[in-house]
Amino acid sequence: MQSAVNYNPNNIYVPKKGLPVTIITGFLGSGKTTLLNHIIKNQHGLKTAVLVNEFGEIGIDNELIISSDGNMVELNNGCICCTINNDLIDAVYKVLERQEKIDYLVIETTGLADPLPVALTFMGAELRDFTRLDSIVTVVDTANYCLDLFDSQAAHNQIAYGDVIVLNKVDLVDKVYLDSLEARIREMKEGARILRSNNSQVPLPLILSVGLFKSDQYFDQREANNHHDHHDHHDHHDHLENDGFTSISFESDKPLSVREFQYFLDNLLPENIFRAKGIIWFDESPKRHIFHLCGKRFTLDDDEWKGERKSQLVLIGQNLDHNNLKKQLENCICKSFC
Ligand SMILES: Nc1nc2c(ncn2[C@@H]2O[C@H](COP(=O)(O)OP(=O)(O)OP(=O)(O)O)[C@@H](O)[C@H]2O)c(=O)[nH]1
Repeated sequence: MQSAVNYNPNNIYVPKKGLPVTIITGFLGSGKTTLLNHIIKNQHGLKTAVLVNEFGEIGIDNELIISSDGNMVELNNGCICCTINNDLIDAVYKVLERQEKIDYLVIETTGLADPLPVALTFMGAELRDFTRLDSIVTVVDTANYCLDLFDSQAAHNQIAYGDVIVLNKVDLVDKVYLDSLEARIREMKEGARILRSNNSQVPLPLILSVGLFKSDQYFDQREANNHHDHHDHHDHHDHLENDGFTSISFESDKPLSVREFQYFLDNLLPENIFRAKGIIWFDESPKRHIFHLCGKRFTLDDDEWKGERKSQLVLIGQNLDHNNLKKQLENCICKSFC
């Protein structure tokens, strides 16, 4: 396997130091899970382990990530945005300890996480001898690029620390806008490899095993972070949660009514919900429906049920009225099942 080996002068292939790791970051709904699925489908001949961190109590990504032989999905619902979070270290150890050899590790952070502490975790004493951070890939939703709006260090860092920046959803924007966005991003992150994509379909050799992560640029940051940790445990300093982002999880083993749900979307959904995703069982349909909302746009796709039918929905936004929204979603449950 080419990617994880070094060529030495004695003509012997020796493993490079550690498991190669790529971090996928990017704002809510930008196309990270779509990219992860693209990787899982197309990393032929490699055993790729996947760690996913989600914002929200119920893990919808669990349902959305394809899982095929040789790939492993480890869900970690804790917060990996903090350096001191041991869940990430434990999850990586679990991957390293697997009997079956894993060739590559891909980590998807939440859309609200600052990727820097995640990257720094791989340079800490626990992991640096066993892993090798290959690249940070940032997915940008070009149709909903609103960094100015969020005015957040975490959203800024997602771009600033991206070794590869994927301008995704090019089908939804015109070329002139795309060119201006690319110029802006280039200013924020000089020298980044910038790719454009539809449905995160980027050539994998341009994002994986690229060796673009340069650890020496981060040593100062690590020092700063270590210093910070000693003084202030569990301060999610640049965390977007601080900007009022919260999530609401809704789950039911009963079907929803299409009409009620449509009414909820058309009339009740507040402007400050930025992202929603879910698996929905509608009384009127034998299909499993996958719901996504990113910014103002929503999609509802058909799929087949494999396990038990159920409805699961996560709403993410700023300053949400949790009780009211939960009540409104309860009202969408098909009346004959109540
Ligand atoms: N039109 C269009 N939709 C896309 C594209 N890429 C992804 N999507 C859709 O955007 C929605 C969100 O995609 P995800 O891959 O779930 O985004 P994410 O970044 O993982 O989302 P979070 O984990 O919630 O932050 C889904 O409905 C995707 O099908 C694209 O290039 N064009």
